[in-house]
Amino acid sequence: MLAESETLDDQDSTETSDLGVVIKGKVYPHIEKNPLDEISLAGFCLGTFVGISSALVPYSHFVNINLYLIAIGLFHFLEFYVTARFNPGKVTKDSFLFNNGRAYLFSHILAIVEAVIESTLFPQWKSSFHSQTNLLISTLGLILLISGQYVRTAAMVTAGKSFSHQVKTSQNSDHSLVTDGIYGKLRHPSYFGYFWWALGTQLLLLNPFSFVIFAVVLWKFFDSRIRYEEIYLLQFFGKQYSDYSRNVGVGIPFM
Ligand SMILES: C[S@@+](CC[C@H](N)C(=O)[O-])C[C@H]1O[C@@H](n2cnc3c(N)ncnc32)[C@H](O)[C@@H]1O
Repeated sequence: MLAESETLDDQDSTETSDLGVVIKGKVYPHIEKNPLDEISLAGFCLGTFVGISSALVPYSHFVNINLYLIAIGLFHFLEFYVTARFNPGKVTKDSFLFNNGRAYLFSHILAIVEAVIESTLFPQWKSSFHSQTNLLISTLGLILLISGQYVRTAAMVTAGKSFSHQVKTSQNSDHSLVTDGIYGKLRHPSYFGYFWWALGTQLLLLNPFSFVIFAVVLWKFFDSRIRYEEIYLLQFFGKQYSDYSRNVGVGIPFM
């Protein structure tokens, strides 16, 4: 048990704000925005999902679907984990990005339905080993998926406290312009990473229809999101941001 003086010391140095809970100078997540029962259940469900998808690999007719499901599980895990680790003041149960909008849910259901239908109707055609072209496409998909995830995670780590899953329309005191690391090579690396990750999943699944839908929907989404986000970044950082945006590209075609 703590001595009375230690308890009082702790209370004296505890501060709660929108930027997390600060105890003795260290930032901790808001407990009320991170109910431990929900967080532990979400972690358990994600682990089970990835575990079952991996365990079923030897029994799968189309292993690429298992890899795709594992990639989705890892993506949602990393969204929460990296936020909790590098931006603890802003982590909430929503950081898992399970509620990522209807378009997100619909597009992944579409991808699974297409993959299942095509692999049932054309089991030989829907295989990485059917032809050199299939092998090339699915390998390219896997490379894009892994590199996309890497770039997105690197962006979240590099931006740290300046990263937020929602676009900020007013500037927090801990929000500074990030131009180093991966932000020195790409202007919106987390969007770049997600864009190529998602297209990679459809190449991996050898899904021609969903690939086109993903490309069009994601391109439109990120184009309008970047335009919107940059209105506020210009307000927050002025000339510093306009100089940065002139020199560093987005890395998504025609943006
Ligand atoms: C979901 S994060 C995405 C960040 C960035 N667009 C990317 O793709 O890596 C959105 C928040 O990041 C902030 N942001 C975007 N670029 C930034 C930068 N270079 N430095 C600091 N904050 C940035 C925006 O103000 C917004 O609130």
